[in-house]
Amino acid sequence: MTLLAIKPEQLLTLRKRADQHKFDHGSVLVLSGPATRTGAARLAAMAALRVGAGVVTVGAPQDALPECAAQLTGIMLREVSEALDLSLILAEDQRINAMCIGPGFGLEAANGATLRAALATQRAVVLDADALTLMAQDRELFTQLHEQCVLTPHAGEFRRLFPGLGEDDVPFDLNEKKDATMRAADLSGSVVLYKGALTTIAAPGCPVAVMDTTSEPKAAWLATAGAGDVLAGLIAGLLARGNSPAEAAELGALLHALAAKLAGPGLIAEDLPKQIPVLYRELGV
Ligand SMILES: NC(=O)C1=CN([C@@H]2O[C@H](COP(=O)(O)OP(=O)(O)OC[C@H]3O[C@@H](n4cnc5c(N)ncnc54)[C@H](O)[C@@H]3O)[C@@H](O)[C@H]2O)[C@@H](O)CC1
Ligand SMILES: Nc1ncnc2c1ncn2[C@@H]1O[C@H](COP(=O)(O)OP(=O)(O)O)[C@@H](O)[C@H]1O
Repeated sequence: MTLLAIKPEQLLTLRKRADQHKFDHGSVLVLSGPATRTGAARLAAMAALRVGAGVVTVGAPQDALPECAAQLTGIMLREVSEALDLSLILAEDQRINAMCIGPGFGLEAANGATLRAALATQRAVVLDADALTLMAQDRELFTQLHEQCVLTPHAGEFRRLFPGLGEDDVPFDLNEKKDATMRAADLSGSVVLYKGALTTIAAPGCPVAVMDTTSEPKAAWLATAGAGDVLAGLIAGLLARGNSPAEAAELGALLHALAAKLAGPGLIAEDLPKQIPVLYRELGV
């Protein structure tokens, strides 16, 4: 496994000091989809909490609140049924400094409006899964992206969001993927993390970072439903903790791959957040 150029000092920033309280570690809001589709958001929220965000809240539509309440304990819950609910929460709680939108979110027009409201605040946000598909369907929404956004497409989402840049077929070599990622970052004005066994990360105008897990068979167990939702949550948690979008994406990709390596064969998405404490001990955090 080739690691990204993460400096040891960056890992030390993950420590929590005795003079800090929970809000010093940031507050994440993860938006969920409707009842029966809350799992992806809950996975992301758990990852954000495990990576060390001080407070994590799931915002869910009214019909999904009982399901979320039955599953969440350390994670808080608010109703977000429409764009106005989100705007009110974000206006009232300035401590929310990172969001995660997309996992299991939904593709209705109302979801697009909620996404637009989130982008309008210019706060840090990880955009994954359905948020990427919504932007592929509505190019005006795409134009609302800004430098505090981190986009985390898999190959299918990348192709839809950046037509002409993504891989049409395998083989797609690393240089092509790096070039496509760089161009996607420039086009969107955001950090782009293009997922896969070779994950490439670019910020506008910056060199591309590569997370190569092709020589680590255990990382291939990341090919499981929900692994990407966990990555989105890790990055949101790292944003909340004060990392820049590019740092959060790189650090998130590293912790995600190392957690997969620790969990090993048999890994399912739920296992990944549980590996974070083990990993932090190993890394001396
Ligand atoms: N536990 C859960 O509740 C889970 C919910 N999920 C949610 O399910 C919804 C659909 O997400 P999906 O990603 O399954 O579907 P998508 O709607 O993104 O479609 C996947 C399509 O993209 C193509 N594709 C090409 N390259 C791909 C790649 N590298 N990985 C995956 N697909 C690729 C596939 O052929 C497929 O047709 C999202 O809201 C997502 O967040 C998934 O994240 C899985 C786990
Ligand atoms: N063969 C593989 N080797 C290493 N990592 C992989 C492999 N397949 C998938 N991954 C990683 O697993 C995650 C899958 O995310 P994604 O495709 O969004 O799935 P989901 O939507 O089910 O969460 C990504 O971080 C991706 O880089």
